[in-house]
Amino acid sequence: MIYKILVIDDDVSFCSMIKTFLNKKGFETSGVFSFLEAEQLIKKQNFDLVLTDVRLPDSDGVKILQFVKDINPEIQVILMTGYADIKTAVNAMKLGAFDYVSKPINSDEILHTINQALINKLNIAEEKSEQTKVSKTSRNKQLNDLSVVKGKSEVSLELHKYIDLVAPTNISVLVIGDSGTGKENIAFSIHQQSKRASKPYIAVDCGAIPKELAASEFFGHLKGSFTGAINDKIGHFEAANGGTLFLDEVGNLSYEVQVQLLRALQERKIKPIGSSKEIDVDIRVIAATNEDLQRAVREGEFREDLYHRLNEFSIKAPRLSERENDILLFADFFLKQSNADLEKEIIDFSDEVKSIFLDYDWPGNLREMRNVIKRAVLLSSLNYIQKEVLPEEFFNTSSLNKTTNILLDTEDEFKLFSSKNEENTIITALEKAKFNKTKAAQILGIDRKTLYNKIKLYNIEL
Ligand SMILES: Nc1ncnc2c1ncn2[C@@H]1O[C@H](COP(=O)(O)OP(=O)(O)OP(=O)(O)O)[C@@H](O)[C@H]1O
Repeated sequence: MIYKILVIDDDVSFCSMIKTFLNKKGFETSGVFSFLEAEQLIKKQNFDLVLTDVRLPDSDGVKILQFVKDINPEIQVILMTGYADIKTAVNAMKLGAFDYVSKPINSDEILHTINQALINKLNIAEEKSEQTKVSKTSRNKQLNDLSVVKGKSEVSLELHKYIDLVAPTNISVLVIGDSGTGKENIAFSIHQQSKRASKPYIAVDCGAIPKELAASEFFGHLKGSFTGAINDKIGHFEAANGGTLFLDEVGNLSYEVQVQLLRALQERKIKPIGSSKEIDVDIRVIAATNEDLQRAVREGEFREDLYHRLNEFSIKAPRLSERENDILLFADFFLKQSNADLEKEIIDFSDEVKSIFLDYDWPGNLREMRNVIKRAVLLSSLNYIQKEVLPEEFFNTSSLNKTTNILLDTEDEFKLFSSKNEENTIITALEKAKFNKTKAAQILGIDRKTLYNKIKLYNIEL
């Protein structure tokens, strides 16, 4: 679906610049320079969203808002405002504007706000009509399309370049990255941008499947084929037929299941347990891991042939700390998401909190940020998030402590560099992290490069 946006601004070159930018992002746009022109066009055409300057030569953004909402309350309105007009923009939000963005406009911010407004429109449409014409899958697809922050940092641009490149093909993709870096999101984006987008996307958490049930989960079974098989069951392969199968935490599959999976992928056929009939399956596989699969292959824990079958192309999900220029964009996204979830209206983060966010290491990546912000929104009684509602680990002076403390729930604390037994500490952390160096570095609260140097220094064998 192509969304239609009307841009209203009396600055002709600015108006045409915004239009060009939005056209490039896949929106259909019209542009006008006054209230009168806008009035005529809105009466004639259906727009999904109106992006208007607060000050117009013959009127203002609030009038536009009222006019738009009278015609169709579902149309979303975003105001563009200079510093002097923020008060008007805030008032407009009380009257039903979705949001406002400050001039000079930041392209990522405006895109993000537009996407959020369109999600809001979809939600309103769905609430209004039980028989909405948008099917569940295509709605989810649209929602996901809109609810992703792409980011502007170098690593993010590169990430999306790879996604765009590989998505239209049928190549198997292995997404590698630390926990919470957005691997599943990347997998779904690839599916969405592929020719299989209208077909099923089935996500399987390989770590959650017991070995004994794996064959039935992946390939299905017939009623009565084993004790407990009280009904016929369609397996994930059949459910994903024509579409994409996402294998999350693929490193957790047992060796036997790896063999079964490889066979199904090579032969493109499956046989449900208890059935004598083979079923042809056409699926694209995307797998994700936060483990060092190459090491697992070397140590004989993961089959090399399956590894190569899954890893026709690999994509690295960057850590949040590597995406410095995106940190505030993500924070803003999670703030809006939490506002919507918790029915709150927090406007922004205080400058102090923003700078704390920029300095923090984010060992739990996007998932940690989402949780921290949701908690902060819940606890906040003010319009701006203040540092008092952030968890303790944000205020430990050294980044070593920060990272260690946040892992305390699941990991033991390591007092690195404060004692003589540094080498042992590193070895224990590596063992705990199953020799995943990224994870070991996280446990230790140091970066990967430092860990590599220490490994070299102590001649630790891996
Ligand atoms: N580009 C993005 N824009 C907005 N939110 C995102 C983006 N990527 C991930 N998220 C959010 O961050 C959280 C973690 O993402 P996701 O589950 O994809 O990470 P993951 O790497 O698969 O995690 P794990 O390794 O634990 O399985 C989710 O709440 C997800 O919605």
